[in-house]
Amino acid sequence: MTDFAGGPGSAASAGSAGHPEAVRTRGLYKRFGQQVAVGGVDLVVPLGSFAGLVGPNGAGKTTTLSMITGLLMPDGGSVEVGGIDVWRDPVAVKAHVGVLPEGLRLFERLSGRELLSYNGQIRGIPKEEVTRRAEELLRVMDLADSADKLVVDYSTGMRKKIALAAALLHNPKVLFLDEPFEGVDPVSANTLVEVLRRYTASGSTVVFSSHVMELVERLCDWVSVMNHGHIVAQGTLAEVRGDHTLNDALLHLVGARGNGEEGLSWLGSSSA
Ligand SMILES: Nc1ncnc2c1ncn2[C@@H]1O[C@H](COP(=O)(O)OP(=O)(O)OP(=O)(O)O)[C@@H](O)[C@H]1O
Repeated sequence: MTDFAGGPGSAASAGSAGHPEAVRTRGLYKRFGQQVAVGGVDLVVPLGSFAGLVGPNGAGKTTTLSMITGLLMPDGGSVEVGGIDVWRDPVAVKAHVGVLPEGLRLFERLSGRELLSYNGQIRGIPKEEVTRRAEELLRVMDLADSADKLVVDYSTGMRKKIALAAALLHNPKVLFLDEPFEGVDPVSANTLVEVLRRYTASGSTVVFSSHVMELVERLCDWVSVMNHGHIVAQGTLAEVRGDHTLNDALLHLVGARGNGEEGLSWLGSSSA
């Protein structure tokens, strides 16, 4: 039995703060040549949280999420999602997780509707149920009018929405989203937020990476901050930001670099 079985409030696997956990990594490590991208990360996400993974460019967020979701093999450490070891039992884990990866490689020559249908079928969901869920998702995501358009012709925001619909179709218990709001207009972002809020309200867990601190602050009840391949702060939103805004707390935690004050004297000057 996985930790998901007990739902929110299950005492199946009490974390360090007394929460059952949706995600736990221990000493997660990845190196690309000489570059240590993730240097021993202990990430914890309590069950039922809306969790944000934040940090500057190159901090290791995408690499961490890729190892947690079974897309990139770690060089060391372990990952559990719902109490299942991702790299020992990848098939079991994949039934419980939905992923919106960075880069969004989709089946471009399928229509939105076909993409959802195909996703449902490879997940082994009965055809009528796939159709029912797909039509509902298309409607909620404001994609019903574009359902028969090829994905290659979708805009950035439409691609994010159809990818989120595909990630939700099998009703996963944990959803991982890498920069879900990047390039998404405010109207589409609002749709995504509403869907995700509804999803977590039912006890499911969302983990997403973002550079938009206002959004993380508005949505998340749990935050993990990465810098240089390490977790530098982790806890409830209130614990991580203290008396500051999350943006100020992040700048403090990662050390504001202030590179802009010197140099570039030529920029904007009238001399050639
Ligand atoms: N396939 C790869 N080959 C070589 N280096 C890589 C590879 N993927 C990531 N890296 C390096 O690992 C480090 C962490 O990258 P990662 O993409 O995980 O950071 P990130 O926090 O997601 O950054 P961003 O916010 O810019 O998306 C960076 O220094 C990056 O250059």
